[in-house]
Amino acid sequence: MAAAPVNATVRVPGSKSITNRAYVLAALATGPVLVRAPLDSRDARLMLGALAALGGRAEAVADGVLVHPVTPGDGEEVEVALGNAGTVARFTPALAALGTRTVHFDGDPAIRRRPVAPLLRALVDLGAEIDDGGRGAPPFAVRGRGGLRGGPVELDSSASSQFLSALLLAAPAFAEGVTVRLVGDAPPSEPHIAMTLDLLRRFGAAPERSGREFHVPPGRLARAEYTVEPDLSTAAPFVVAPLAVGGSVRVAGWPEETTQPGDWLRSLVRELGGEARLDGEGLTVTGGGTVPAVELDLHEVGELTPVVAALLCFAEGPSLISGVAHLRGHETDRLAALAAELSGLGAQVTETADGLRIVPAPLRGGVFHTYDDHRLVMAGAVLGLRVPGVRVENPATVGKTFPGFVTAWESLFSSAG
Ligand SMILES: O=C(O)C1=C[C@@H](OP(=O)(O)O)[C@@H](O)[C@H](O)C1
Ligand SMILES: C=C(OP(=O)(O)O)C(=O)O
Repeated sequence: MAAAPVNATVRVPGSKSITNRAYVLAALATGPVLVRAPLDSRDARLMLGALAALGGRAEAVADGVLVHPVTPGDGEEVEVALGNAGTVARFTPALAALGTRTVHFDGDPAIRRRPVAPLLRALVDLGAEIDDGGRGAPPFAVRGRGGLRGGPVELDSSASSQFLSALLLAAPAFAEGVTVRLVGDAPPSEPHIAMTLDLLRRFGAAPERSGREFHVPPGRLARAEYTVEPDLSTAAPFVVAPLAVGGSVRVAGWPEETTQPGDWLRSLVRELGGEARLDGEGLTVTGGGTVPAVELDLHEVGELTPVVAALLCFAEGPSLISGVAHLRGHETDRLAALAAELSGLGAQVTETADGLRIVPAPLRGGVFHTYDDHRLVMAGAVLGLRVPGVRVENPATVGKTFPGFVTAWESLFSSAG
């Protein structure tokens, strides 16, 4: 792809994190919920598949998906396919404990390597019966006993914020609700925790937070309909494109207010010398094609790291990304993968204890391997903005969150805006 300036308007699909939270809360609600403009992707379908196994039902309707509550089973054994979806692997075991089925969880080889043990331990402390063969990882089985006591529990959520979100999302259905006291290092991805609290409130729950302690009382959830925002993390490669090659990109439908971590991109654009204007049309980013060197702590917005790391290969000097040791437990070991792939095409990228040091150097074309990781596809695409001959391996793996990514990306180079 050429290093010509871009000029385009793009639409990105619904937020994975909001869609899968809305599906879980809808499945726990007292009546059907219409989830409007949801993401339709591998992770979202896996969530609907999990809810179906748990006795729920979802119908495609004109402007979204109508989700019916999960129902108790009659002691049968079912399987939940996790794929490599962290949200499904972390959010659905608590739901299984509420039912009366024995639910077997397993997925892609990669999900067996992702952390889940602290969550399973907390669920057992709250009254769940779980058989993980001592592995602390999938495959594991949850033997539903028709409900969960809940109550106080300690949780180390430092490897993934999703452990905490999982307990909070299901807590209204626990007999005593939940009081989670965090132990260990701070969880990453604070905006995703705020998103969990926000969605709980919108479905009628009354979560409270005091520092490292979270309380969700038991209660009924209900909501007629909920509209999902566009996914601002999926938007990341489009947002950074004008910084890399100049020009202007508008992301349609960017919300005025949001808990999504991708909203941080607006401040990144400004820090890197670009302009970011938010109005009723969306977010319009304008850049000049130069990228200053920066030091960034991405602990709160870790899922943006692959795209940001690729962008920083074009910087005018060495950059440092810190705060993201937990990315070693994402879809793949993202720190190792980014160091290997960005270095493989000429940059000098090395792992630090909690991030990446990126020393720009002349880049060349070649294969950018993607390790079955959607965000590595997006990182490879960003590199290809300025480097002729970058061939992104298995781009279809981006279907985890954005099946139409390649077409949307190509529109950057053909659209008149
Ligand atoms: O709750 C969520 O929807 C997510 C939380 C984050 O997970 P970690 O805290 O494990 O990084 C994020 O990276 C992931 O893409 C989605
Ligand atoms: C970490 C991610 O996904 P998951 O929901 O599988 O944890 C991600 O999308 O960057």
